Amino acid sequence: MEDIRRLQAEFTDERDWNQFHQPRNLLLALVGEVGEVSELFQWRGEVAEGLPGWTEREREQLAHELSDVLIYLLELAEKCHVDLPQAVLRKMALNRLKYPASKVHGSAKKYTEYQD
Ligand SMILES: Nc1ccn([C@H]2C[C@H](O)[C@@H](COP(=O)(O)OP(=O)(O)OP(=O)(O)O)O2)c(=O)n1
Repeated sequence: MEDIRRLQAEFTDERDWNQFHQPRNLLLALVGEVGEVSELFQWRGEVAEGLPGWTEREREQLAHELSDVLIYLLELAEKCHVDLPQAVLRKMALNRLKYPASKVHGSAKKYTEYQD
């Protein structure tokens, strides 16, 4: 994650693009790229793991769009002064507490639907 963040910082510095990369713009760019990922899935119905039937070109396009999402996400976090690698670990620990395996095994219900 840190390597990707650093490479994108170099990319924007080299082009004097930090002037355009404020948090709101990065968020809009991120959402736009999520839209491009969605476009690849739209009208296909359910898609199984591994994307059976997808061409190599479609798979490569998906890899590109997912990469764009990650690049903008990491830069957005940086410009918001969020240490994303650390934050993700903290959040995953919280998720484990919120969804104990013994309690939720095999169920996709949201935590608010579980009564003690
Ligand atoms: N102002 C910009 C423009 C681009 N990029 C970088 C980050 C993304 O990884 C990628 C996005 O490029 P495009 O906006 O050209 O989007 P796509 O690559 O998805 O092209 P297209 O929209 O034609 O599919 O380039 C960036 O950091 N800042």
